[in-house]
Amino acid sequence: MGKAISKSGPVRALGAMSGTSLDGVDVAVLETDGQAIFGFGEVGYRAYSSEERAVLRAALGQWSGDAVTAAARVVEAAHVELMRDHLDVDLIGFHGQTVAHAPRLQGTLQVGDGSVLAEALGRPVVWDFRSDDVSMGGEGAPLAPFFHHACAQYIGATEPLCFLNLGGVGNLTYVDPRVARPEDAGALLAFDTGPANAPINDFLQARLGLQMDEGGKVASGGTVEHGALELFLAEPYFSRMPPKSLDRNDFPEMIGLVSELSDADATATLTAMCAAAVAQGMEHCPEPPKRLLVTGGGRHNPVLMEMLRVSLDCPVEPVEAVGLDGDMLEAQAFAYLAVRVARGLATSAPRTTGVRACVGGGILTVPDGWSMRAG
Ligand SMILES: Nc1ncnc2c1ncn2[C@@H]1O[C@H](COP(=O)(O)OP(=O)(O)OP(=O)(O)O)[C@@H](O)[C@H]1O
Ligand SMILES: CC(=O)N[C@H]1[C@@H]2OC[C@@H](O2)[C@@H](O)[C@@H]1O[C@H](C)C(=O)O
Repeated sequence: MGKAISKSGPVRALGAMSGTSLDGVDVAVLETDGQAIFGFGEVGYRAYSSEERAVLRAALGQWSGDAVTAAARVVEAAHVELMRDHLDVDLIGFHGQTVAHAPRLQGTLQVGDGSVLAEALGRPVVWDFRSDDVSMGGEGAPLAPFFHHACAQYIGATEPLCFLNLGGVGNLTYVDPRVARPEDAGALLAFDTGPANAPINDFLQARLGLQMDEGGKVASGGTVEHGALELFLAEPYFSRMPPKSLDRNDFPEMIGLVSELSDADATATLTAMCAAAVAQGMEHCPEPPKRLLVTGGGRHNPVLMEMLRVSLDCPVEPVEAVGLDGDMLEAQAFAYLAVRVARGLATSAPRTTGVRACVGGGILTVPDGWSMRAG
């Protein structure tokens, strides 16, 4: 008899995220029934080599063709290599790598074929999480908010709070934990705040050959150029009502705004742009949140964290303050969402992506010998 995916009770899912900063693949195990979090399991990371990263970068902004195919093969191979060591699970949630995102125009594209993973790893795989949401009028992003709601319940929050992810792009989730289910009115509001680490990385790569502003060292020696900051904040995106989402390279003129500045001043200004976009976004919260919990690589940048603290009225802390793992929250989110998709539960709602009605987005590919257990 083949193996079966159960339809109720907690299962172990392995989530995987390859984020917009193109640094590598994160995987994390989560125990969940698709609603509550029952526990967190092992985590893993595999960096992309510089050759692999160049292949991914070459595909950015493209919807088809050889560059996209080559990127997909890199993504699949990296995931299979990493996931082979983490297979004590019932199900896999595979986000893939976003190479293009224009939900109102061509759609959204995450490369990497989940059926390749299902075949190679012998586990059911949920993938292509964003397309259904886009076809139902949504932004296709952000998708972590339903998981943020579960995290708020898990940590016992009783008042509204925000989660802020500072990856290549920034995204904010307002959670009211007093509303029991994430799909119910008032539970969530979510959107991308603006560019976060991607422009800092891209600028420092071009100017100094650095991959990032480690510890905020470059920015800490600089002064923010307020004229450039104001020009940036005049972008119509910031006054648009949420939900709304961004592609990694949606603000190409940002680097131009700082190109005449010194390395330190330019980095400080790009860092301030990220923080100011968050502060502007926070004004959309339906109620002032009690705290802002920061996840993603940007929480390791003390200059960015301090800029957020001075511009916001609530405490700003890394998610570690409540016992969560800020390097793995997105991978855990896709483990959580995979279980929801496999069980027919929604993964986005009108107030998280702008989708017309709650939708559970994703493809479930079941390898040979597996089936769904009824009930
Ligand atoms: N010690 C550090 N100091 C400063 N910045 C850091 C540090 N560690 C990570 N970062 C920044 O965080 C980035 C990685 O963040 P993260 O892994 O959350 O991004 P991602 O998941 O790829 O992006 P996204 O969430 O947009 O998909 C790095 O590229 C770097 O810019
Ligand atoms: C299209 C896409 O891949 N968007 C990512 C990106 O990275 C951060 C931000 O922009 C967020 O909207 C999203 O990722 C997270 C995991 C999300 O969907 O919640």
